[in-house]
Amino acid sequence: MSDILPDTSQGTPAYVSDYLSKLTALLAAIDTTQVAATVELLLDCWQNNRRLVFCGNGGSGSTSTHMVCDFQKNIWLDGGKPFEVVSLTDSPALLLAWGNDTDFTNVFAGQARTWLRKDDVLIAISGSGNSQNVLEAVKVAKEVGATTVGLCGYGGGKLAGVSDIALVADLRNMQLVEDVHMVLCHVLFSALRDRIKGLLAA
Ligand SMILES: O=C(CO)[C@@H](O)[C@H](O)[C@H](O)[C@H](O)COP(=O)(O)O
Repeated sequence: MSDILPDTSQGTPAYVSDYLSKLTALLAAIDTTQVAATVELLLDCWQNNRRLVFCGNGGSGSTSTHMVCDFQKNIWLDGGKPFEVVSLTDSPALLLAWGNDTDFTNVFAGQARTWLRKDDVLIAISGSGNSQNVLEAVKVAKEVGATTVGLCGYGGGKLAGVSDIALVADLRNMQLVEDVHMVLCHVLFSALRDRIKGLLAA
């Protein structure tokens, strides 16, 4: 055996199996009817030239940025018409200016007022479900008549209560909640992609 590779002869460490079994249980508990409803919403959004907007803090901010790559680029590469997908996390200058000139709770809401229109979709991601800047973005979405999907954890928090559709990873563990949200985003993207491919092939 190599000197640098770890000795795995003792089998899977308990911390690995414990983490993975919690992740599996969280995923199994997701309300799949709400996932399916979100896929239909996203298909309608793309078909009717609406915008899809993401926001979130920290790890959820990275998920938001990641999803712009998946939804915007891949649907175009598959031959679909452009899907206007943006993340409110992607301009550090704008985030800093909104925070500095007004208040940090406005960093997403300020931008949401620019991007969101009636019948657009906002996917708001918050592990705690209680980040005020995310909740303010949802408030703007409601004002303009956009539909909101909340990806929440920790019992859902306030975000679950104010979102049109709430997908909740119900555990007080930020890493596991963020993992579930990433999987859910990939499920949503993969399902949408398949639906669009089917339409393009018909
Ligand atoms: O724990 C992590 C990353 O795993 C942090 O980066 C986490 O995302 C940040 O604390 C966020 O500010 C949490 O905000 P939220 O998801 O509860 O809205």
